[in-house]
Amino acid sequence: MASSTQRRASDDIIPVVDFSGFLHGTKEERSEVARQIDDAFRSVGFVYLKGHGVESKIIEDAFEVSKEFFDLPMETKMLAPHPPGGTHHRGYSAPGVEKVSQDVFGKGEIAKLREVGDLSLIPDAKESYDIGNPTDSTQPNIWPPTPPFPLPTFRPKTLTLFHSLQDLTHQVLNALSLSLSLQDPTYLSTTHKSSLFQLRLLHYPPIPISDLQSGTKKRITPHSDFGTLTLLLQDSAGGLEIQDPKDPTKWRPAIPIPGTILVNIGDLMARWSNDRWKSTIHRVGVPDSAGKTAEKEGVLPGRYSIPFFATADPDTVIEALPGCWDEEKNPKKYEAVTAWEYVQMRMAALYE
Ligand SMILES: O=C(O)CCC(=O)C(=O)O
Ligand SMILES: [Fe+2]
Repeated sequence: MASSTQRRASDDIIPVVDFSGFLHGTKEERSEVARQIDDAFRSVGFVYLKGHGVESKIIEDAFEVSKEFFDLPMETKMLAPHPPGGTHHRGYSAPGVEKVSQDVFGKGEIAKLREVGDLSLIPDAKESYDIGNPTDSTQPNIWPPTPPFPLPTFRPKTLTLFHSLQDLTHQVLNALSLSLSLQDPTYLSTTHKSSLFQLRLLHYPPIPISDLQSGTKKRITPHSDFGTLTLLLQDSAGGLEIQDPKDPTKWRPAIPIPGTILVNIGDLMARWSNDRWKSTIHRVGVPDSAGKTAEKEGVLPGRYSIPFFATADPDTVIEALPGCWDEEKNPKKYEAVTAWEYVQMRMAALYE
């Protein structure tokens, strides 16, 4: 495992894998990289990819326009509002608008919040802007009208990143197909052919550390991701942590490592792999480094991140993949569902 000078050995549970060997290597090198990624997803559910092939300029440009966007006055950002409800995930959501979306909260807690009438009472101290594939007619993008929207490069720059991360997602899916020796080495990529993915610009505004430490506010509450794979770009602020699958009482920092993209397994892929690959709980809070500095009593600077959520095409049948089960020792744990049915099940559980 490669390591960075900023990483502490004891916390160092997310492997770094050089993906260039998969993109450009020999057959043997491709297999070896696929094996390393499989290994990381089996043990931790997360992996840092370096040598991922996404141009750094494309990433820098996206962070730049993201910052320019969130710096705009609220009324300008509200030119592209995220529609209410949970079915059309596009456009701008102001801080505190997004509701708790996880069953990690006990039913009792959710019920209590319902009594007071509003799940959004658990504040998430973040604002976001969601972008989908321009070919996705079920959830059309919501762009602010130009004029008066003052950022002409916002759309091209974010869409360029969308397409680069889309390509990388398909390559990671190919690596996973290879790791399972699937008969069709493009099988997983083919089940994502519509690329109904979601690029999310996230901004966590500056916040008093005491608010996070007392729990009155959260940057992002503990959750697992919903879909198949998530790719994550983060700035240098830090604060992302993952629950240690070997010791759930421990949170391990997923620090920003320059030049890498963090990739993790979502719930749908965990189910599809019969839990061979882990969908690991993660959260964003106070970075480790802040506890040791003068910032402790003060205000945590803002943070920007860009997750990219992948999911399978709605008609895909999600049933234990070959290589992830056997009749005797490791039977199928879950009944077959389509990706569409799975989303409906998750939604129903949320609103039951
Ligand atoms: O902002 C981050 O680093 C993580 C975001 C995340 O986990 C999510 O949006 O699902
Ligand atoms: Fe997440």
